[in-house]
Amino acid sequence: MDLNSGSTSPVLTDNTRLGIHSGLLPYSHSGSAFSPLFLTIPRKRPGLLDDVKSSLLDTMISSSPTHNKLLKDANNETAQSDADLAYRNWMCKYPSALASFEQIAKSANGKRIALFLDYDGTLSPIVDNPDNAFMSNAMRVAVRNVAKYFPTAIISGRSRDKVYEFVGLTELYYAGSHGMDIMGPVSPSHGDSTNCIKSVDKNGKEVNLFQPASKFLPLIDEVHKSLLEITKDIVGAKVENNKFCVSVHYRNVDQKSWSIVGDAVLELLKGYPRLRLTHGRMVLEVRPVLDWHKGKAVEFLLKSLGLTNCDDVLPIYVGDDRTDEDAFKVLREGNRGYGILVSPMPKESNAFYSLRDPSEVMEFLNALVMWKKKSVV
Ligand SMILES: O=P(O)(O)OC[C@H]1O[C@H](O[C@H]2O[C@H](CO)[C@@H](O)[C@H](O)[C@H]2O)[C@H](O)[C@@H](O)[C@@H]1O
Repeated sequence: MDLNSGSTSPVLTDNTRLGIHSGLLPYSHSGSAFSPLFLTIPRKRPGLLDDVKSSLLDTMISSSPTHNKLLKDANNETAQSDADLAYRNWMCKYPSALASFEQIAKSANGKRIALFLDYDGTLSPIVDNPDNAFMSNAMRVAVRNVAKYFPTAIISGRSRDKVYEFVGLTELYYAGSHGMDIMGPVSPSHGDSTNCIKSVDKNGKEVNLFQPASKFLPLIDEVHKSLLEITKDIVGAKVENNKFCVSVHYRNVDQKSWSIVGDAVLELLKGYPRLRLTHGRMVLEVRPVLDWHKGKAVEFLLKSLGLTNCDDVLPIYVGDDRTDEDAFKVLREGNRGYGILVSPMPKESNAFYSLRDPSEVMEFLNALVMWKKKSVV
């Protein structure tokens, strides 16, 4: 299978930044400033790749505010109170899910909640070494409790195995690789049967494995090896194989060298028109050109659980990153359920509510359990 041929090169970026019309995109997430977007650029057009490279660097810098501004501001009281004020103003648009709990509970009355949780930055704090992003035991207990009452799935950019290793709970559904690797319930109505295979989970229970990007596996493995090679001399760079996508972390790279990371990845991707580049929290992510994302994974899981087209279902999705915006958008546009953005600083989102950090996420999960326990007595 030759997935590398083609006369164009897919290169990441946010079309609003480069001012490129979304009609040029192989597919478009209309109207969202947050969805990961990518471009198909004629490979031989001189100068254009340079523009994309400098845009990528801008994006890497602007999407890493904690690295630049907040650290500098930490000891500055005025800056701190300005930041608090800005956060409070922002919460008028994205109210705290804790402060608004009664309202959420009211709309959940008589409905079945389906819970979707991101992992990094939502259930575990962001740390420098991605291999050490452990969740606390208290959080594990909270997730286990909530899963007793509501169907619960974790949807992560990590590989499904890795996120299971971190969470270690068998009572949940897991979707890895940004939803491109879903282990969900066996259901006659899961829609796309072509990419579904029957499997068994850690409990020996029959499950459905949905892997819409399975044909990209050899390509992802190949690009993973190349990424290891081209970043091996960049101090602090780390490449993580997430099975159907690959992460290139630059959190521990000196900011002066971020352009070296970005340029190297873009140069490599010129040869891979079937792959695209997106970015998250100090990470570049190489993934298949495929119209599939966390929002589609939510829809797929709801369908597998028999919870679509039901007025009595309230999906809640909690996440912190750009890739979670696809899920927030699906819920917002479908006018069903709530997205909850986890963020310690103001940012535009398709979510309805906000939580400041994983400790507030845990409080929210515990509140859901308490509310449910009370309502079943
Ligand atoms: O969808 P998620 O579960 O949020 O996964 C997204 C990425 O999360 C991880 O990277 C992020 O967390 C790391 C650990 O705290 C941090 O060091 C890194 O800077 C963050 O970007 C994970 O390592 C990536 O592979 C995921 O794609």
